[in-house]
Formats: sequence, C-alpha cells, structure tokens
Amino acid sequence: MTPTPFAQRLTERSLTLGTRLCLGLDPRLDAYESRDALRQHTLAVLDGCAPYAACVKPQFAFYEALGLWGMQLLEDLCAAARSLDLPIILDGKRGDIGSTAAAYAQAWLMGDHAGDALTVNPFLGAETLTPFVEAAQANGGAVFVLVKTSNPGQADFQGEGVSERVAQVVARLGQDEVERSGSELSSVGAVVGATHPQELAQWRAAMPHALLLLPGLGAQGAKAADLAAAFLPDGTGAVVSASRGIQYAHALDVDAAGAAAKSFRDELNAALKL
Ligand SMILES: O=C(O)c1cc(=O)[nH]c(=O)n1[C@@H]1O[C@H](COP(=O)(O)O)[C@@H](O)[C@H]1O
Repeated sequence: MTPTPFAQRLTERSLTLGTRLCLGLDPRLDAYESRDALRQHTLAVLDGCAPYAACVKPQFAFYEALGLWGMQLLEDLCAAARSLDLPIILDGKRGDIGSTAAAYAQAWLMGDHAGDALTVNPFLGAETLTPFVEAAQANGGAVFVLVKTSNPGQADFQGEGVSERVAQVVARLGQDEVERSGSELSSVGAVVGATHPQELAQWRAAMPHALLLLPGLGAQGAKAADLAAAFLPDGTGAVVSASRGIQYAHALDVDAAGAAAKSFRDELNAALKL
C-alpha cells in the first residue's frame, strides 16, 4: 500500500485540530534536577501539548548531548508521538556527500529509527539532496531543506544569493511529484525563519508547492501576527515552530506549557483570520 504523503497527513491534522503550530521539544539537562525529571517532563509536555500541535519537532542535538540514554529518550518520544498521531519532523540538519547522505536518509527516513520528516542542509550541493528526497518520496515522508535560517548570522553566507538558489532547487525537486500526483504540496519542504516576516511572501512565491517550516516563534522574537504571508491562501502549507517558548514556560510547569502552546495556536489562527 502506498503510504499517505507527509504533507497530506500534516495538513489533515492541521485542519482537523485547527492548528498551525509545530511543537519543538529540545530538553536541556541544565534546566532539570535530574535526567529522570527531564524525561518525565519532556514526555508530559508532548502529551499536554499534542491537542494544540500539528506536528512535533525534536532537535537531535539535545538528545545526542545526553548520550545513548538521550537517543533512547528520542526513540521513546517518537513512539509516544506516533501513538498520539503526531507527524514527526526530526531536526537533524543532515547533509554530506551523496553516499553519506544516502546513509543518513536510510537512518532517519527509512530505518527502524526513522521519523516522518527530516531537516536537511543543502550546503554540499543540490545533488546531495537527492538521496533524502528519494527516501522521503518512497516512504511517504518529507524533507525540509534549510533555505533561510532564523539566526542573525545567516546573512554571512545565505545573504549572498544562496537562499534564492536553494529555493529554486527546492521548487525544482518537488515539481515532478506535484505534476505526477496532482497534490498541492510536495515532499520537499523548506525551512524559512519566522524571524524574517518581511521576506515570507517572497519565499512562499518562490516555492509554491513546498511545505514551509518556520522556526523562531517565541524565544527568538518572531510574532505569530506577522507570519500570514508564509501560508497558502487557504491557510495551509506552513507550520510555525516554538521550542523554548513552550517547554520552559513558567518554570517547567506542564500546564503552563500546554497554555503556551494553546496561546501560540490561537495567535497563529488569529493571524490567518481562522
Ligand atoms: O530547522 C530548524 O528547526 C531551525 C532552523 C532555523 O533556521 N532556526 C532554528 O531555530 N531552528 C530550530 O528550531 C528550534 C528553535 O527553538 P526555540 O528558539 O527554542 O523556539 C531549535 O531546535 C533550532 O535548532
């Protein structure tokens, strides 16, 4: 049976629950009294925030920093997300020469530890994205290619026309698939920082069939009210992520995390007049 494409699953959940929020889960050991407290709280935040989230995005670094124990937590978190029907974007920002990219794709988009989608770094060239895209397309997954990152220093390299070039590649890589399937969104998505509100219309137009992942809400200063231009006219086609602004709301109180997620959800819906 052909798997349901990631973009379709995400869009269906987003419309059913009425949310464009991506729940980031980036647990830092220094915020907790013990590893057990970190584990318990992270899983509880997932549970408490799931009703407000279109998808979940754990960033690998925080789990890798905890060693094998952390990678087990990531695996358990993904299992819990699956049982909640939450599409999983693994934020690994992987990228390497083609043969190594194929191994990354095997690990994170196809293997036993795969998520539904993976963030990928295009710095090594368009051809190195192919193994990721093929793995995603074969498995009903997705990739989110870094196009314009949220951090101030992105301008050093990305400001030199690089983001525009990458956006062209994203649009091209998804084109055949949308022509073949007739669906509006391809499995080749893009990361565009929510911290660049004045550029969102430009990136939306440059990649009309790409699902956009917009990090930067909350802790990095982006405001939901400024983000409507990233979405398609029907209010789909993008998700906005917040990690610290949810997980660390009010001194690790799980109810406060849920309230923060709900409030981000409502602000995004208000921006889209939904
Ligand atoms: O790919 C990402 O998710 C990402 C891209 C980007 O341009 N900027 C960015 O902040 N991120 C990730 O999004 C999350 C942002 O976290 P908060 O600033 O705590 O909401 C982190 O996991 C970052 O690694």
